[in-house]
Amino acid sequence: MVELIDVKEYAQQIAEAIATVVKIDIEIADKQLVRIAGTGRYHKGVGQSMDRQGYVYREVLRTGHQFVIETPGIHPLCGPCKARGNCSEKYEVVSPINVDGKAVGAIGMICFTEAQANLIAENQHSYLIFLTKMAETIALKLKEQEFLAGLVSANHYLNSIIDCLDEGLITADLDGTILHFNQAAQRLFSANLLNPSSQISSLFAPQTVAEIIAVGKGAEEIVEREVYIESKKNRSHMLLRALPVEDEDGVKSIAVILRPFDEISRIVNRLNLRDPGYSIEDILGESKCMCQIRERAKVVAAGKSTVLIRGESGTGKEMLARSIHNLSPRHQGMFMVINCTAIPENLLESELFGYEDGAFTGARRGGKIGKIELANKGTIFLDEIGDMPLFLQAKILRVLQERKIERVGGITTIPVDVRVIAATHRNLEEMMTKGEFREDLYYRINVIPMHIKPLRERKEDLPILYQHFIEVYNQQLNKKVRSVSEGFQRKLQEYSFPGNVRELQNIIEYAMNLTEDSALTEDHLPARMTQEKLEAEGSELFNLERIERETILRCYQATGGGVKGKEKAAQALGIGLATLYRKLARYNIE
Ligand SMILES: Nc1ncnc2c1ncn2[C@@H]1O[C@H](COP(=O)(O)OP(=O)(O)OP(=O)(O)O)[C@@H](O)[C@H]1O
Repeated sequence: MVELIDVKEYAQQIAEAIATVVKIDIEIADKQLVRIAGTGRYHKGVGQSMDRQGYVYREVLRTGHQFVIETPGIHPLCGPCKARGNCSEKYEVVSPINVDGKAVGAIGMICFTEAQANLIAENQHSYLIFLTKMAETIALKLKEQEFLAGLVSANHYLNSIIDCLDEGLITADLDGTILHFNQAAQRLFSANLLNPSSQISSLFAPQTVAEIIAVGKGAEEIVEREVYIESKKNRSHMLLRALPVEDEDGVKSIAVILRPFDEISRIVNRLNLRDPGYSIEDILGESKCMCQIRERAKVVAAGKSTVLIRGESGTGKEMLARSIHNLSPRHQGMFMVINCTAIPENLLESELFGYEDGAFTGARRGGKIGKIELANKGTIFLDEIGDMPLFLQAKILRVLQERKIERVGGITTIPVDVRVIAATHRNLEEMMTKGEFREDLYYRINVIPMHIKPLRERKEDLPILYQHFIEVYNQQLNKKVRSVSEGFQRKLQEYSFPGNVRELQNIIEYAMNLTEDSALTEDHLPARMTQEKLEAEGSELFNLERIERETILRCYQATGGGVKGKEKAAQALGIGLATLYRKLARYNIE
């Protein structure tokens, strides 16, 4: 709140102006009865308290109304005054200085001669109006001061907010002269480059500057442009955005926003909805294999070496890779999944390595950052690495060996700090012998091998897994399943789970959708699980016969036929000659 004392110079000027014109002394006091301004014999007392003599002022401040005192020193108001009966003042007119209906001070005309007193008395009305107007002028000044103080404080507040931002913010006029910048921007550049009258051309490369200036002239805003900012201390990798700033008369300046590249990667990672934030403890299973995997994951997470996870589809390879990343010191960085099968071969290279402006027809303006670069300081998960084309295998090998990448169409190498976790269900050793997988890459990625067994080879994990999925779907489907029947358990134990844990999860989801009570039974299982057994039984029976027929046929052909050949065959097969004849007849072998 602005006080009268804050405009004391102005109040003194007003007092002197009035006194010069009307030839009567003026005295102005604030609401604490401190003399703020004064002329003539009161000039000396400016700044002093009027507490012991300003009884008329006190009254005006109390009531908020004008007061005219024709008999100073005698009037009842002057009762407590030390000059009572002996007052040198002859006549006094005092007006309140009202701001928003409240008296914040008072201004008075004080006559010390009879002539002055008579003059005011005769023209009292005019003098009162004049004094009121002067009081209003001072009140207006106070309001203006208050408004300015509000602006200054709002400006200060906005600046503090802008300074809180991690993003560097620079504004420039349409010619590129810098108008304003925040502390984050200040930290990025050397002080001699960034100051209130410098040019943006001293901060960025000529092409970037031209594009920024164009934004002010109606060109499209720059959404994301990578820039490197060199200062004496370091080199910062930033993403630049430039947009026009409009006021009511149109675009008057340009705002340039600079965000740390690493920070963006981290945010993308945090917001990546696909990231379920797995921890090692989420990998369920009591089998020896799963216990060992959890223990091993905890140890390998701390390092930087490449991990190769083998296992059939749906065994939890990606889950394991995410858990290793989340447990590792690089968990703040990105976990970037690249499914080498899912991305078309011709796009895989640019997806992985990014490309420069104009690298190929249809390439996006400004180029594109590749996934490996985005995963800087994080982990890259190369899923189905066995499906990676040979020419890219060579490039990935270079990343692993040199920790550098080159964008498509680029000429410079960019250092990257990524940990690679690869996964495959394919037989890489066999692929190597056929020349489909590079031997050198194989040894580079197979530094820490981890193998997740198929679910059919660790059936002891079934109960904990299905209990877990029942809980998940109780929540998701709002069910209250508490138990599973013996038949249900038996069928799960008998089933071979070609789709592994993913398939188990689907089976439980299916059953949970079917059930209406608190237990799951074999009736809730998908048909394929009951059929599989029958088919398996049928084919087993058939297989035995088929195998027997084929074995006898091969042996019979090998021994040359005829009586002698049949004797040799019976001997080799470990059966009697008669039995052989019977079987030859049964299997219709001539
Ligand atoms: N041990 C486990 N504990 C809990 N859930 C698991 C486990 N293993 C796998 N899952 C679940 O099974 C599903 C498949 O897992 P994930 O995608 O990691 O398998 P994958 O081996 O990478 O499969 P693909 O090779 O087909 O990509 C996921 O929903 C995962 O949560």
